[in-house]
Amino acid sequence: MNSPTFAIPAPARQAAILIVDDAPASLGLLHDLLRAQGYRTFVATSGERALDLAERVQPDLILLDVMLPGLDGLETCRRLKSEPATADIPVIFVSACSSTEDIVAGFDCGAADYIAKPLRPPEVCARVRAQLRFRSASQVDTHQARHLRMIVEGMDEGLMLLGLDGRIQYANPASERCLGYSGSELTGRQLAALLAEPAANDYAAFFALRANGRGEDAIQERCRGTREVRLLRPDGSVRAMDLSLSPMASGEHLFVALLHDIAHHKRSEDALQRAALADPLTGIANRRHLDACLEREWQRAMRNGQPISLVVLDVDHFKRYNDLLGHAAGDQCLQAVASTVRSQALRAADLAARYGGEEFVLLLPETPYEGASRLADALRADIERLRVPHPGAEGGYVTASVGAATIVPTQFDDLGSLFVAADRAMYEAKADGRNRARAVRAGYAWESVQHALAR
Ligand SMILES: Nc1nc2c(ncn2[C@@H]2O[C@H](COP(=O)(O)OP(=O)(O)OP(=O)(O)O)[C@@H](O)[C@H]2O)c(=O)[nH]1
Repeated sequence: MNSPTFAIPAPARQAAILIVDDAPASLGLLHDLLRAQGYRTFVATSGERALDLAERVQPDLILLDVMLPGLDGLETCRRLKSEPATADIPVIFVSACSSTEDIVAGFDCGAADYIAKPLRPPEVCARVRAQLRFRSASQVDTHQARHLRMIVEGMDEGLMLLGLDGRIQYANPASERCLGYSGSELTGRQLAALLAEPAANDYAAFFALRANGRGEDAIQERCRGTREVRLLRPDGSVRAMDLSLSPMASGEHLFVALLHDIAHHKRSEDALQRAALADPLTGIANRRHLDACLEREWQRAMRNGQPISLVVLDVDHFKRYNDLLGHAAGDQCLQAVASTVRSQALRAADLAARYGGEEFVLLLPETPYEGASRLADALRADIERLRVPHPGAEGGYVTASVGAATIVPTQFDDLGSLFVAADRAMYEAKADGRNRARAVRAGYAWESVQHALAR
């Protein structure tokens, strides 16, 4: 990418030059010479007057005689350089004192050039032009630097400069906000010390290798470019951000680290993830979510030898309900049933899900047969208690049939058998007249015991 260029407005005026000399002859000569070149000129015959004029008219260049009454040229130059308002104005000494010591003394007090008298007009003009060119170039640099500083300080992205050892040398205000530290607290800190694992380890290893002039492909791979990291803030909070690390192009042995806030991406990603796992009509878990949790809990129950229960609920005569009251009323009814099912998912690991049309499931890890059986009946009673009018039902209200199955899974069981058992229990409840709850035990362990008892 090309480096940005900044348009500097061309000066609307010719360069202004302040001539400081107490000798009328050389003052007149310089004045006429520079006027003839098209410059605007100001004159002062003492150091004090020169300081005053320089501050007020801000000339682009000062031609300063060394030998002046009162404040001499060297002291005048020192004072000009010590005042912020005049420090950047280039000074050329013009003097008959042209020994090496004089010239060195002139440069040592801040002069940009030294012209020896007697004056040679073409040389004076060439030196004046050269200084004005330098000044204009340095003004462009200053202007660009100011622009860049404004951009870097106003950025929403955090920008930091790091040494080869991974220590922060500069942090812009956005990085201070991201990291929760002030700029001075950040300077000198290791970037890795501000990150949570596993990134902290990777970046520490990356910079340790860089400092030794080595690089390892795997670590380089993980640390160069953009990577999601978690920042450790001083208040103990953790903030996810994208971190981009790249070496400074100009071979200055610096790295540029950019911090990009991904909180809003994270929020929408989380929302998308939640949406993908939720049933859109009722807001409870969908079948996909239930299947994933069931698989996980099944494995856990098998490892720990714990029971796991599944409760299946099916709304009675729901087709009739829809036919008599319409699909929209049917949807509302399902929402009411869903929140009742959810209200029975009391423990953190319990999960209420809509499994299909008017079928709901409760997953109950670490729940034995007795608990599942009690809960199945409580759920049935809760639905009845909703007293949702159902013109096609015997009792006049919506009811549900509930089946529960409990298993202590072993390697001889498969997850589907738990579902089949709960479904069968639910259909038995339907067959027994609906608005019933049935609970069963299932699985190899239970069947083995039954078998042994029967013998
Ligand atoms: N309103 C509405 N109805 C649905 C939805 N999903 C499934 N259904 C309806 O639920 C009804 C289920 O009916 P069936 O499976 O025949 O069973 P039922 O009428 O409940 O009878 P039993 O289960 O034997 O008591 C069908 O009419 C489906 O159209 C839904 O999201 N909204």
